[in-house]
Amino acid sequence: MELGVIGLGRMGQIVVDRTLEAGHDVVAFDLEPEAVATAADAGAEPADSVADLVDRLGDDKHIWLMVPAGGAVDATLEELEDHLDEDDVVVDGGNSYFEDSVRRAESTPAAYLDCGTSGGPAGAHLGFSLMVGGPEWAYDELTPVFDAVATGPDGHERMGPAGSGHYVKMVHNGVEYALMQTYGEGFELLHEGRYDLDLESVASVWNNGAVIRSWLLELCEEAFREEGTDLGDVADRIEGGSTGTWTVQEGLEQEVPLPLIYTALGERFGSRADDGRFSRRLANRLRYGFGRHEVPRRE
Ligand SMILES: NC(=O)C1=CN([C@@H]2O[C@H](COP(=O)(O)OP(=O)(O)OC[C@H]3O[C@@H](n4cnc5c(N)ncnc54)[C@H](O)[C@@H]3O)[C@@H](O)[C@H]2O)C=CC1
Ligand SMILES: O=C(CO)[C@H](O)[C@H](O)COP(=O)(O)O
Repeated sequence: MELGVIGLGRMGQIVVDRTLEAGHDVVAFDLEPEAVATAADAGAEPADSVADLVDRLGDDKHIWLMVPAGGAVDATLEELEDHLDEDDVVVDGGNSYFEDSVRRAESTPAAYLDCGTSGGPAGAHLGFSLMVGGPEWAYDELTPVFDAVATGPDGHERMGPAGSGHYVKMVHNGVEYALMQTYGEGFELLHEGRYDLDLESVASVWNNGAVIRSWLLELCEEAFREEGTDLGDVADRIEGGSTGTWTVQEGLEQEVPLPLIYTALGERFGSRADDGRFSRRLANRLRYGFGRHEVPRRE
């Protein structure tokens, strides 16, 4: 199969690498020439514009967008519009708002798959978990690519119609916020509490058979190992927040109470006003662990 990939940052380059490794062909474009050169080094055919990428793809084009959510997706779709027809398939693998995906599915001439992607750059070697919304025939057609980018055939699933993939990913991120918050609170109590504990050891022993073992807890262990049990100079400031905000808004709209996710979101906003909370400093460092997001450091 031949795949066009637009957006070759932390996540897009992994889509390129895994698709190539599975024996498919890739044509790659990014606004940054250096990113295109990296993809070309990995074996992709480089393109110097969206139009050039489309020209290099054959009939029945398959194109994966991995650009930042929002304006970049609309701008790319606008450039693609005149080159697409109903036999083509566009996948948006970014963290787009699900209602934007419904709108885009209606206005894009090609079949449109909204694909929630979880696993982050740190999970590249395992493959991602992919939550896909959109027409069934397009999902079936792209299955060889999903098999390659995901952990394998079990790592992707069609959730339902347009928007459902990004809807499920939005809720996933809300859960992610709450889990980070609760690990943060537990470790904050251990850090401030009665015993002089080595938190890397605590995380390690919990990761070996405990009820609360998880990948996020492994990333806690990594954070304590790399930053020290007091998290060194990791700042009390958590960036991000859009996907959690959408989750809370949807909870309000559906009248489904989400007190933990709301609190975790509130902690993020609160972290930007003052300095000193241990739980927020851990969440800050964990976002590097799974997403390779920049870690704001204390002065
Ligand atoms: N980093 C993470 O842990 C995860 C990120 N995502 C989502 O995946 C998407 C990409 O994220 P990252 O790779 O982390 O971002 P990134 O910032 O590392 O890469 C984005 C790339 O897109 C390129 N780009 C921007 N606008 C473009 C345009 N109009 N045309 C072509 N290229 C363009 C940039 O030059 C950059 O190379 C985002 O929607 C993000 O929310 C999803 C799951 C996990
Ligand atoms: O989707 C992700 C992980 O699953 C990305 O890392 C995302 O950036 C996390 O959300 P936020 O930026 O709001 O922390």
